[in-house]
Amino acid sequence: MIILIENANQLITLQGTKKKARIKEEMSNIQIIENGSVLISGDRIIATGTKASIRADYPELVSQAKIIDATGKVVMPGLVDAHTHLVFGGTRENEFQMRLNGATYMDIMNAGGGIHATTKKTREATFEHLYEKTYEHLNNFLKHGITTVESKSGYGLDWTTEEKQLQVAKKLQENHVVDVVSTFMGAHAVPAEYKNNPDAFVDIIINDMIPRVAEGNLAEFNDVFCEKGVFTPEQSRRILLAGKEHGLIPKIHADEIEPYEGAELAAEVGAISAEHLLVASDKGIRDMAEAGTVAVLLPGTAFFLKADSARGRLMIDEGVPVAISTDFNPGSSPTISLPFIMNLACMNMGMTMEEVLTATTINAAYAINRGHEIGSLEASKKADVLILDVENYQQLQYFYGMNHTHTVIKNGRVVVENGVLCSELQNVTD
Ligand SMILES: N=CN[C@@H](CCC(=O)O)C(=O)O
Ligand SMILES: [Zn+2]
Repeated sequence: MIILIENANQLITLQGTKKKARIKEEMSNIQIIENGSVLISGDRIIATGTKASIRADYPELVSQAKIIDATGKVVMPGLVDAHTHLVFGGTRENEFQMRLNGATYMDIMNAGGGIHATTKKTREATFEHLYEKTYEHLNNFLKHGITTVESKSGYGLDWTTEEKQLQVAKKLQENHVVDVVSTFMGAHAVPAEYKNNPDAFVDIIINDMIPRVAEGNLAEFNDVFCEKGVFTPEQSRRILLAGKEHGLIPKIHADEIEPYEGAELAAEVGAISAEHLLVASDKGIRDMAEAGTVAVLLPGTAFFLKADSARGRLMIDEGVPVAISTDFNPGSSPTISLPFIMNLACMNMGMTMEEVLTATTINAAYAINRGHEIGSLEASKKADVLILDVENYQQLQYFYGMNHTHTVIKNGRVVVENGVLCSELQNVTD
């Protein structure tokens, strides 16, 4: 199938020659073409340019193409959500109510709620139930313009359930049009069974779970919640290095609630990304800049936990490549609306609208090792394209809390048209 998108008010390509996540001023350079066109053949982008240049350079392909008229609209790469806890049982609105009444996130977790509550529900849920629920979540992501989603396990904390979560993600990667990129996060919490002997649980992750994840090819990344009362920096280091030995790329939930030298650890172990970073130290930020670690910032979590956001402005100024994600999960950030999170990044972290676009496309793609494939509209990259019903990219942030998605093209196929999902995605299929 050949598709030609034409007449875009603004075509935001995010093209760049550097094969790395963008830093500093590079994050502002979003590369806008007015009256822009994108030519697609099969699942790949053939070219981007002005209407005149594409018609002149590719007359044959253009003559066979289905034309999508983007008059009055903005065209950009499909959004990339680089941090989610996608597969889970149950919901936790009761805890939201408790937090509104003054309880803290960690109080609830230490009393057996939080991650432990979702672990119980996820252990009880059947594979089919989790699959169907997650399929719906992916549809919802797609309707908001997100075409690639990272998915962390970590609501099993035993092998049977961790594997169930990873297998659900794997089956969805095969069956659902949204790309699902898998992260093993057995070290998400210390399960109640090991409360008095957390090191024994760390040993199980290292000696049993990580080898099985690698052997079954069930994940690309290995993540750990390095936080006071969860996993110490030393335990986190052991887990991340063990994963590395098995080919799993380190990621880390770092310095979310209390400073714990998580950013420093990320740089030390060569993590591809450190995530949250609400209370990351100055040194940790400098270390990440030097190591090229992507900061995956989650301003929706800060908003929902009523905490101060990460120092996104400072991180960019210091040379850290920044990505922005939803952290979709049933406790600290139950939203799939990456566009709303983008607005929070502008409002609460001092990021510019251009930086936020970079942070949710090309830099998010680099945070999950996909920068060569997605995140910008460039010849030979995947044809993951978003058409927004706004006149310019500033309106995407200005008209906040709304879904402006008009059309989504995923792998060269129109999957959302006029805001509506294509019919074959509307029923869960295997
Ligand atoms: N902080 C740790 N993990 C998740 C929350 C998980 C949950 O509360 O269920 C996060 O990234 O916010
Ligand atoms: Zn998380």
